[in-house]
Amino acid sequence: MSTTFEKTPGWLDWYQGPTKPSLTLPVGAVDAHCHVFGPGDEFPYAPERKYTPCDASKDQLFALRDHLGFARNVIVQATCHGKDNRALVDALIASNGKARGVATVGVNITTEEIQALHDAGVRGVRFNFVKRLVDFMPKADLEAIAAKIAPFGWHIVIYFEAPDLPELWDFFTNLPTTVVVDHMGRPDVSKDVNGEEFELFVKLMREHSNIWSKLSCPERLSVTGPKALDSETRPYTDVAPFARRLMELFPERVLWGTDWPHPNLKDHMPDDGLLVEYIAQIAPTETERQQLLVDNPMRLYWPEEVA
Ligand SMILES: O=C(O)c1cc(C(=O)O)oc(=O)c1
Repeated sequence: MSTTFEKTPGWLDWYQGPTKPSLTLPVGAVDAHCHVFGPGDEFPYAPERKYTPCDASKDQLFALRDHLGFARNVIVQATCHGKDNRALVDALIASNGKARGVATVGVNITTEEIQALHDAGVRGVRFNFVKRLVDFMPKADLEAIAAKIAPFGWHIVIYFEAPDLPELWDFFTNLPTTVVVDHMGRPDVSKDVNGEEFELFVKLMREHSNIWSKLSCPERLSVTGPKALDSETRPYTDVAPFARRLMELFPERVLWGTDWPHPNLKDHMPDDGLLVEYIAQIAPTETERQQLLVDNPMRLYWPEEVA
């Protein structure tokens, strides 16, 4: 563990010894949203970070991948590393082609630097609009970044909270690439799945065929639980209808990821094995799981392998 950095008070470390899921994942399944943290001694956390995590190394991520039955990872740059993508790039290279990445970059990034990230396996950039995680970049800078990465065939991952969607709508819908929304745009799941708030998100996807969504993070969104702990077989039943609705409406534009090592959870740390069981609630058929876990992420991250 890092000696240089002290974790944010109240930090919850990732779950040790996750159960082996009883749900068998399709061959070639991709965990399309996970992170590495440091280790801080090797890859220091960014000075501008809003939290200091526990370490969560690439080897620990790869061990989890194998244990849960995934074949590949998409590693998303965590905000605690800012625009310093070294830990991400190190993990991508060490994965031997089994991981691709989403980076965070600044407006001054050069074509050569984008090419170097591409060669390491990066296929997208992340734009973050969650105030507790980042200081916002000006929209003009984000548009300039979008224009620079688009020729590489990259996509843009956006992270925001549902109340902010109306104000961000025009910006999102004018982006020139495929756009992937993190965690279903963070709906308030105590509201109606067919109500005004989530309807706006459904409209965003319905009207814009370049917009995809990750059906991830029930553990962040759940209000009622039950939690993925203590042998629970149907965790996060309040979140499932939201993910289920997107799976049914947009089967070719949804992704799923563990979100390991689950930054900033305050309430509980899920057993990742039980989190995998949750997939059966949102994608009950084998055909759906094939789309969610294999066909869709492969088309986005490993297109050269898709016939
Ligand atoms: O909700 C969060 O706290 C969170 C944070 C990060 C990050 O710090 O990158 O990534 C996520 O996917 C979710």
